[in-house]
Order: sequence, then C-alpha cells, then structure tokens
Amino acid sequence: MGVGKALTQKGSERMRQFPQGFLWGCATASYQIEGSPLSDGAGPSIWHRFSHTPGNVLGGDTGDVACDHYRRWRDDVVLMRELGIRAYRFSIAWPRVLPEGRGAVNENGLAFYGRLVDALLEADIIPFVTLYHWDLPGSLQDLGGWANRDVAGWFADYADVLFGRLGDRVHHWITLNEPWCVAHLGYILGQHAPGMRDLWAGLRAVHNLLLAHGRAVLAFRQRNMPEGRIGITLNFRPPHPGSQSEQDRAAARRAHAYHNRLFLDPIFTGRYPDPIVQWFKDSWPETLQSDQDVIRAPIDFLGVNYYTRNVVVHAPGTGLLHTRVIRQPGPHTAMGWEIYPEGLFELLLWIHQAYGSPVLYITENGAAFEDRPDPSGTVRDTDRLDYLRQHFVQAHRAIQEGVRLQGYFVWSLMDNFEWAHGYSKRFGIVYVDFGSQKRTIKQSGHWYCGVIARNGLEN
Ligand SMILES: N#[N+]C[C@@H]1[C@@H](O)[C@H](O)[C@@H](O)[C@@H]2O[C@H]12
Repeated sequence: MGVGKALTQKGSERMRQFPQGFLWGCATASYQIEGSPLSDGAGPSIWHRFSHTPGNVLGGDTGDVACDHYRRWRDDVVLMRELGIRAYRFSIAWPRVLPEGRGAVNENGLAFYGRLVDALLEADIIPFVTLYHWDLPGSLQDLGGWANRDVAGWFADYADVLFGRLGDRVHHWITLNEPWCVAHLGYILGQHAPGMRDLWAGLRAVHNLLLAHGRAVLAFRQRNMPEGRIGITLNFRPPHPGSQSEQDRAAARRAHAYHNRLFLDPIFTGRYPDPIVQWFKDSWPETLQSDQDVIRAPIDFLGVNYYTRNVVVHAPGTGLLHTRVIRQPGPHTAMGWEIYPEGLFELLLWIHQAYGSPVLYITENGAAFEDRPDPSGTVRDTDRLDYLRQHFVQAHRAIQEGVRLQGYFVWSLMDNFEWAHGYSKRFGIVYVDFGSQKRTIKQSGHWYCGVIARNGLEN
C-alpha cells in the first residue's frame, strides 16, 4: 500500500517524495550542547559529576562549555532556520528546572527553555521536548536514582511542572530518551553516569524508568491538553545471527529481547519479554500487578533511534547474555558501527507489524565521521551525506509499506559532547570549532536543507 506519490518523474530525475507535512528535523540533548551546567541556580547532574570524575570521559572532557548553547541559543535558532528544519528535538535539563530534583522550581532555568520555545515558534519550527536525556539531578542519585522506585513520582512531578508551564506552546513531548542506555550503560556496565556496575540496581532501574514514563503519561493526560502528543524514544539494534546454527539464532533472539523488546513489550503489551525474565530470574525485580497498567498507559507515538545493526553469535560466559557482536566487512562509521541502512527498514516494518502500527518518528539517526574543514573552511562530509541519503531511502521504503512514519530527526544538529567519547566523535550536520565556538554548516547540512525544501530525495 503506497502512501503519497512514491516515485514521481520530474524531468529525467526520479524523486522519492515524502508525505505532505512530514516533519524533517534535527535533535540534540541538554548536557551535550548547553554548557553552563551550574548557571543561574541550576543544580549538578549525574553527568556533571561523572564527567568531572577523572577517567570517566576520554581526554577528561566535560560538558562545562560544550557548544555554549545556553548562551548562544538565539544564533543557533537562526542556524536551524537557515537549515530549513521543520521541527527541533531538544531535551530539558531536569536539574536546571528543579535543582534538587524535587521541590522548588528554578525560575531562571524554566525561563531559559521558555525563551527557546518562543524563538523556535517565531522561526516556524515545531519544538519536540525530551523530558529526560540522561542528566538526572545529582541529589536524586544520592537517594538511589533510577534504582529507587520513588523516582517514578519525582519524574512525574517534574514532568507536570513542564506540562503546566510550557504545555500551551509545546505540543510534542518525549518522556525518556533511550532508557535502555540509562539502565544498561549507567547502572550495569558503568560506562555512563552514574557509573554503577550493579545488575540488581540496573534491572530495578529498567522497571522504575518504565514506571516513571507511565506516571508522566498519566500526568499529561490529567492536564487534558487536546493538542498535545506524548511518546517515548527507544533505541534499537536489530540483531542478525552470525550463522544459522541454533546456538547463534538463540543468541540473536536473546539480544533482540534484551536490546529491542525490553521496554517496547511492557509499554505495548504490559509484559516483559519472557526470555529476559527467565534469563535474569534470580535478579529480576519485584513488581506490582498495578505497575503494568501504569507502564502501558497509551502513548501517541513511538520515537525510534536507529544507527546500526548487530551481528551476534553465541559466546558462552561472554557479557550479560553470553553473546558477542561480530564485526562485519564493509563501511563503518567513526564509532565503529557498521553502516547498514536496510536495518532501518527492517526495524520500522517489524514495529509496524508486531506492535499495532503505531505512529512513529525517527527521533535519532546519523553518523560520526572524522570531519575537518578544508583550507577554504568548507566541511565536505560526503560520507555522512551518503549515510543519511541511504537511510532516508529506507525510511521512504517503510512509508510505502504503510508504516506510519511522520518525521525524521537527524542526530545531530551540531557536533557536541558525545558522552564518554567527549568531543572526539562528531555527529553534527553543522561543524563546531570548540575553541572559537564557530558554527559551519557541513556539506551534509546544505544537502539536508534541499531534501527538506523538496520534501524528498532526488536519485
Ligand atoms: N552514540 N551516539 C550518538 C547518540 C547520542 O549522542 C545520543 O545522546 C543518544 O540518544 C544516542 O546514542 C546516540
């Protein structure tokens, strides 16, 4: 079933036309671009603490300055307007709004985001607000953070402050960004803030993140904002077995259940994937029957973050799932991730078919490459342009198959603080000279501007 005109002849060109009103955008996150983490009454986040702890971030980089967006936000909105984006996904730093995570609101912090929203609307750019993109207030981590069941109420209260103060202008809300990374990288592997290596805590974080999401959705519904839409952003890595042996196929099923279904199933079906509950049986958290109803509070859209796939083999005693990812031949990004555009089509179709055809937004897709300006100052990032083009083609294929994909946010608007990699990995379609803070639209950014203007791809 096609949607819109799939391929239209335009002279000798063939266009892949996207549906009218398709939202082309870019995405960022507070700690990765803002800088000024403690300005105007903001409290320290777990990433402020983590990055200031020696050894946690490559090169000792921190988010103290980042892209200085907290001060340069007006110019950055002008930049977004130059790119012609229709929508901008950004996150709000919880500790800027509630410095202690609970209690008193920091009006300065709230005012920053109010000004940013007003400037976006003035520029005819639709704000998509992520309530949580990993910068938990440090004071809540002191109480156990995501491993403390009370966090669900703290998060819902924080979300409700923002619904009340920005809900008249912001109509698209994302509760959590990649809760899988929050639990797995932050509480189980310790590679991200808060740097815990505790399976017991990590699995409770999984459940409490889902509870927090559900409680925020219920708080949103209570506000009765008919124009409002709320969803969650999940990260996915479609796993392919390294061989057709039953062991490798079972390994891929385990990886699929843990990486792709751990949050999706409870939200859409009210149940955790059985293979995972069985796998972690001794450590699995106690849950209440009533939790399911909170977690599966209906959402209006699902945000999909896709970068690559994993080819997985059975590896006894290796890692959490006794699996190992096998590097594939062919092109990879600077993150060491295989470039596998077909994985985006496979993923979108699977979600569409297996979870009741939800409205989808690609809330992140992009690539890191070694970008350098040439002597003229131009950044010819053809590898990123090709990566995006190939993935846009797959998104178009999915729409042609009836997937209700309504927008695409490129990660990222600009080069930024790439978590434990610091500033060593550049994902932006805009180059940032972190010394001078000069922004330069890369070749991929200029190309993306054309895609948006045509709402489609030329072959
Ligand atoms: N790594 N990487 C790039 C990108 C990261 O910069 C985002 O903050 C995350 O939401 C997600 O992991 C994807």
